[in-house]
Amino acid sequence: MNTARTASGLPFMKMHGLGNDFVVIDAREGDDPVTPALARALGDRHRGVGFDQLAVIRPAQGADFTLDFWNSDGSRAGACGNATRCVSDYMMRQLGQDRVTLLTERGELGAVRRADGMVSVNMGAPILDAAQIPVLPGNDPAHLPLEGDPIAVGMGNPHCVFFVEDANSLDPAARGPAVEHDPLFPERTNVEFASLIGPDHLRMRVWERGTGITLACGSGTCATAVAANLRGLTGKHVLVDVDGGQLEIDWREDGVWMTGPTAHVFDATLTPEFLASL
Ligand SMILES: N[C@H](CCC[C@H](N)C(=O)O)C(=O)O
Repeated sequence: MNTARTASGLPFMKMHGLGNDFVVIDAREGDDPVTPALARALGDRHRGVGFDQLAVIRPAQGADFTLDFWNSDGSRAGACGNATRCVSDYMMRQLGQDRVTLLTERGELGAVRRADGMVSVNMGAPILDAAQIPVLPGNDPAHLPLEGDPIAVGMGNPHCVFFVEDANSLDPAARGPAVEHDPLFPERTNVEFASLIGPDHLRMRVWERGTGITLACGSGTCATAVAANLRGLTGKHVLVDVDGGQLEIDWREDGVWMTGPTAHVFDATLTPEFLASL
C-alpha cells in the first residue's frame, strides 16, 4: 500500500450504469493501492462503500488508460462492460475527446460517445471456440450438459446463458449459485436468464460471479445477445431489458458493441482510519 496515500486517505469516485454500481479508483499516479482485502472491505455496503465492481484506472502504453476490475468478494473480473462505459465517459471528459482506447485483461477495447450522449463500448468478438474458453475444457462449445441447455459465451469473462419462458418470474438467486460453481466452470461463471419479449427484444436477469444479483451486467447482455442470435431467436442488433433499464447491443464485424447511459454520482475519500483497518 502506498503510505503517502494511506496518510491522506484514498480518493475514489462512485458511478453506475443502469444501477450496476462501481467504485472507481484513479491510480494513474502513484502505486496501485488495491488488494483483495481492500476490494472486500470497500465492497461491504454496511461497513465500506458498496459496489458491484471496483474499477481501477492505471496508466497504459499505446492506449489512453488501463482498466482492472474486481468483484465485491475480492476476486478479479476480466471484463466489465458497464464500468468500462462509465470510466470511458469520465476519461473522454477529462481528455477532451469523444472516443478513448483502453487496455483490459481481454486486450484493447474502444469506447465512443454517441450524439445522444450515450456511451458505446466495443467489447470485442465473443469467444465461442472451446479451445479458447478455458472454462469449458473438452465440452461442446455451444451446448453444455447442464439442465436447461444453456450456451456458454466468453466476453473476456465467462457467461452461461439460459433461455427461459419468463425471466421475470424466476429468482436468479435460486438457480444462479449452483451454475456459478458448477465444475464445468473451473473459474466459476456469470449466469444469465433471458426471454424473448418481442422482435429483437430480450428480457435478461443476471447472477454475477463474485457479486450476486445486479441490476445490469453489460458483458452479460452482450453474451445474451450473442447466444440469442446463435439460437436463431434474434438478429444481431437487439435491445436487452435488465432490472435497471435497457441496453442496446450491436454484434458487428469488429466486435459486440454495447450502448447505454452512465452516471457519475459523487467523489469522496477513504479515510486513513479505514485504510489502516485493513
Ligand atoms: N457488471 C459487469 C460484469 C461483471 C462480471 C463479473 N461479475 C465477473 O466476475 O466476470 C458488466 O457490466 O459487464
